[in-house]
Amino acid sequence: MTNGGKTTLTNSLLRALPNCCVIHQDDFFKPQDQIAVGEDGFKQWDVLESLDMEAMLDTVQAWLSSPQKFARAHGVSVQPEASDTHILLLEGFLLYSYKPLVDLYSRRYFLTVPYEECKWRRSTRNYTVPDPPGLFDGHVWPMYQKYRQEMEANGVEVVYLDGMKSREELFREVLEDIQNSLLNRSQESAPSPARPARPQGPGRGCGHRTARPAASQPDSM
Ligand SMILES: Nc1ncnc2c1ncn2[C@@H]1O[C@H](COP(=O)(O)OP(=O)(O)O)[C@@H](O)[C@H]1O
Ligand SMILES: O=C(O)c1ccc[n+]([C@@H]2O[C@H](COP(=O)([O-])O)[C@@H](O)[C@H]2O)c1
Repeated sequence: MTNGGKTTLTNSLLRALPNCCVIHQDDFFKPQDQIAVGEDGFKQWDVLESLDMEAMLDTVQAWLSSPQKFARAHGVSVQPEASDTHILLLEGFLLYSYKPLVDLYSRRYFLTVPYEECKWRRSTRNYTVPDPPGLFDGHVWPMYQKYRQEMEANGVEVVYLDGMKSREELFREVLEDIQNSLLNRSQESAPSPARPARPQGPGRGCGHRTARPAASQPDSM
């Protein structure tokens, strides 16, 4: 949700994860003159139609087709020791309402804060287009409720995060979850133990798993 702490968390993850790129949904707002004005008199910024989601999807697909090239083009230097692991973070307030993207994520997180906190945090923000008086209660909050209800009704599974926790706690929680998810993926892509066992040399099969295993497929979330 707006002001849940998405950008703050994303920036911390970006610094901590190897070969990690980010796409911000806010970068895909349509120009102001293309934003509809509702019956309520407010410009309808908080609806999916105000975002160029096709362009955002194209950007995700550019990453999927070559994470290495995408990383280089965005100034992310690929770490040789983790060169098989690539992670794409998508950060935004309407990520789970656009069908073509919904099934592409490997993990979906949803940061929430109570109404009063959200309204307060929002009042401290300076958007490129400042909120007119009454926008939060008249448009932002009702649209948040509408899209969230639709998402839940459509059975989109998300990991809810309590945005009232400290920045550090949220960062640790999500970082750990992503690292576990990478570990599980590397185990899934490892040779099946059901196959006939090959003779093992000294030390094989008893090594410690590293926190950041190489994944054979790019990971997005
Ligand atoms: N865990 C947190 N606890 C308290 N304040 C936070 C936390 N995370 C972010 N904030 C503050 O809330 C405001 C919105 O954060 P931001 O990350 O920009 O949210 P979003 O990207 O979801 O709109 C900022 O003032 C930020 O410093
Ligand atoms: O970034 C912009 O150009 C912009 C212009 C007008 C409005 N916004 C607001 O940006 C909000 C989403 O961003 P965020 O960081 O609060 O999740 C959304 O609630 C919009 O009302 C953003």
